[in-house]
Amino acid sequence: MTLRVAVIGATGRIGSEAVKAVEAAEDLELVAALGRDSKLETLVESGAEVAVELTHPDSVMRNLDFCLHNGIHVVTGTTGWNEERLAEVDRWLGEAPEVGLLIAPNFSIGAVLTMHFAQQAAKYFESVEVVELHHNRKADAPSGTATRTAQLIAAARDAAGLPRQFDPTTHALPGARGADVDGVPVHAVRLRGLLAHQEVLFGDTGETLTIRHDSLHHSCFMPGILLGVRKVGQTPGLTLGLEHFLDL
Ligand SMILES: NC(=O)C1=CN([C@@H]2O[C@H](COP(=O)(O)OP(=O)(O)OC[C@H]3O[C@@H](n4cnc5c(N)ncnc54)[C@H](OP(=O)(O)O)[C@@H]3O)[C@@H](O)[C@H]2O)C=CC1
Ligand SMILES: O=C(O)C1=N[C@H](C(=O)O)C[C@H](O)C1
Repeated sequence: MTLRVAVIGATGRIGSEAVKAVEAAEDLELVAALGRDSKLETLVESGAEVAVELTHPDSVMRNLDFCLHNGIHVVTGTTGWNEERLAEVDRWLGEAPEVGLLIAPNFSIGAVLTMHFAQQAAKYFESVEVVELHHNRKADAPSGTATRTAQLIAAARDAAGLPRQFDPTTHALPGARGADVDGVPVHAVRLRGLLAHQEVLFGDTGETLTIRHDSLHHSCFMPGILLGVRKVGQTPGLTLGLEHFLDL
């Protein structure tokens, strides 16, 4: 039995790669590939069991609303998440308790491990900042991965009883110290030629630790997407982060 899969955002940088990955997987069947102008009803007509949603922060909520209320499990990597949006999808999932939704800030194993290692390191260092670097077509800043990394670091610092970092800056141009994500500064670089890169910099007396990850091609996201597609239907409700489907 093959699993019937649709890709929403099939013409995009990652979506087009996801189409090829699903087509190449023997246990999956690509039943629909939707672009910006496609009708969401196609998902129901095609009998999709799982939708891979890789579009834009402006369209992800509409797509999830449709899928979850039509009993279609979703794996999404689209960015732009905040507390209000997460609360809204949680409410939709409450209305469709049998449906699974995976929101993965990053599907690449290296990025997931970066977040994991950063959480482990967080309680040992007084200072921490995150620098993310992406291609210059990206809509959101800081990246979903950097935001999630900073949130996880902040939670680990809080759990260890570490105080918020002291920043003595009194004179600065707007943005010079980055975005403040739960007390962790996050800096975003946009540059033609890059794909997706991140450094987590830790510092304490006489030493620094840098954890760096580089995505060099969209193929790095495919094993994570396929894992999510295979697992999401057996995991009703919201799963935030691919790490929950990995044996870390
Ligand atoms: N979690 C992860 O591991 C990863 C997540 N991402 C995220 O995935 C998302 C897509 O990235 P990327 O592929 O680079 O983006 P692209 O702009 O290359 O592709 C976006 C896709 O969504 C469609 N789209 C764009 N805007 C809308 C809209 N308003 N309504 C409906 N469809 C729309 C586009 O259609 P059209 O071509 O017609 O514009 C295209 O098919 C981003 O949020 C990005 O951050 C990316 C890589 C990895
Ligand atoms: O837009 C991208 O390209 C990426 N988006 C995701 C993010 O915002 O973290 C994942 C990866 O960094 C690529």
